[in-house]
Amino acid sequence: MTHDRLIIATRESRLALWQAEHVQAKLRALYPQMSVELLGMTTRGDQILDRTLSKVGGKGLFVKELENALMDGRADLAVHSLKDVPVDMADGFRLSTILSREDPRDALVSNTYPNLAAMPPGAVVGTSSLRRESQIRARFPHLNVQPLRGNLDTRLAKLDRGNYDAIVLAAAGLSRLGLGARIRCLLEPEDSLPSAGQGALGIEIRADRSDLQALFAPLSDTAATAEAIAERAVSRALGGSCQVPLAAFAQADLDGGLSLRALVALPDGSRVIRVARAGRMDDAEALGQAVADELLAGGAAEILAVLNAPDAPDPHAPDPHGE
Ligand SMILES: NCc1[nH]cc(CCC(=O)O)c1CC(=O)O
Repeated sequence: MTHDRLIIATRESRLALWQAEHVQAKLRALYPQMSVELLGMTTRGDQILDRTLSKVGGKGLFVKELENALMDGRADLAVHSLKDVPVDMADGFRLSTILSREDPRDALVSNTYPNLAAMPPGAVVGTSSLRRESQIRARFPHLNVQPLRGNLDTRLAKLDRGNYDAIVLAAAGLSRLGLGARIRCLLEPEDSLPSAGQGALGIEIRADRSDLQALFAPLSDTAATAEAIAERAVSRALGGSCQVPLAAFAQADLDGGLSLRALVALPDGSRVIRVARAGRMDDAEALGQAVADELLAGGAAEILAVLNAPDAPDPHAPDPHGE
């Protein structure tokens, strides 16, 4: 099949537009004859910013409208921050391509403190990610972790207004928006193990568009793909709920090896179950599954049972934006 024209469906936040434009530029460079355009859309997730998104549909809310555009042919592909893509894709869709990964670490932004260790008892750290919250509480129990919502610019504005002493964000999002200078320090994986897919971009297509799969193949990054497969296998095996503090971080090496670290925690940081294992890039899914099994056997099953119980306390309305 030949392609004269490709349409990229995208949300209209600054981060989403940057990501779509990044893929647009790569496709234009690969296929100079082709017209590659963006179709900007507002999703339900963008509209409902003041309510508990996990209750009205979770991460899927941000992709539904884009998927409708793919389904009825208004667009050919959608570009996502991989960590926002649900581990189980909606029927009829698939991730075709995972692009090279930027810095996967979390970053501390503060107008006062150079790092978390320098913050005094009671200092306020903003994050709405249960994954970040539980790890900060475990390592720095004297800090006061408070919810923080909104897109990147909104969150930085709240910090600058003095509502927080520091906030934690993904380094990749900040650098994509030209805000890398605001990073005071990067959090090492020992202090804040990243979320599955953090820092990577994924292209979503309709499952029947194998023509596009082939067309995008040159954009695919082998290491990032293996890492994402392993990390997402952990999330999938553990239920992928955004009510559960869960981190999964894989690193491929040049010899085809793949190391994977993952953790499941209680939101208050009083329990953190950690597993690390090494495997092979070409067996990434199995490595993720093995790590998930080891987590479950090591105490994660109890944590999941507590957090997924029907009467579990809602920690503070976790925000898919928070990841
Ligand atoms: N839902 C928010 C979101 N989705 C992707 C990123 C950052 C970029 C990335 O991790 O790829 C962020 C912001 C954040 O977590 O601070």
